[in-house]
Amino acid sequence: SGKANFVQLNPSQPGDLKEAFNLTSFHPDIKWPSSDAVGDFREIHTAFFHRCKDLSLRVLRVMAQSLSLDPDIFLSAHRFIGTDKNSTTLRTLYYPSVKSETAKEGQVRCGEHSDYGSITLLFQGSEGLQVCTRAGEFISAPCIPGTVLVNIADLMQRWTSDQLISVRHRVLLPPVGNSSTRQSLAYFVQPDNEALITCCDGSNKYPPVTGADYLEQRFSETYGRK
Ligand SMILES: O=C(O)CCC(=O)C(=O)O
Ligand SMILES: [Fe+2]
Repeated sequence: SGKANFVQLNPSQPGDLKEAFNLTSFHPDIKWPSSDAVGDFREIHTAFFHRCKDLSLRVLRVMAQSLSLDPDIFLSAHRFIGTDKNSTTLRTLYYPSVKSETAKEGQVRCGEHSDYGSITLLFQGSEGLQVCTRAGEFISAPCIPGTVLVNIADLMQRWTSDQLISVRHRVLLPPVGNSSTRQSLAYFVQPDNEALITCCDGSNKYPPVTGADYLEQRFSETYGRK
């Protein structure tokens, strides 16, 4: 369903300074913004969701090939993107301009976290994203016009028995006196709800888990709800 909300990705910190519209599959009850307010929002959003789906499937195939695995190993667990059997989500993000005097201690635009699913496609309109290196240092991810940033997410790390490592990332506030806003689009690719994710090297380093159970576990840790 679609919902607008204010959430924080690092619950130990004050709320993130952001607005988001989340679109997870296509139910009749999605609360779309009225078309008077934002013209073709629904049509554009829906078309973009499907283009992201196509791109994700291409990326997942190449990733399997790069690990010398069956090219369909990840694809076969992403058959239902865009239906209620899959929780892949398109998040449209707007980070308003910040008055540093009113920001709380420790407040950021997007708290440090890693994404939960298999991969995330990130489209960004400006600089601001920072990613954590293996050495534990945050560095700025460049914003290159016309490109898509692909993040490895936690379930992919688990699936590949830590061969691929999910990336911790965050968005800090702009420097004092800088009133810029930020827009980004994140497409969180999730395996199908019923897909059983088992370490693809047969090691059983992590016990098998379904896409839905894993996501539920992570949501309850982050937002304290089921
Ligand atoms: O706005 C961004 O670039 C990052 C958003 C993000 O990481 C998230 O919502 O999970
Ligand atoms: Fe993220």
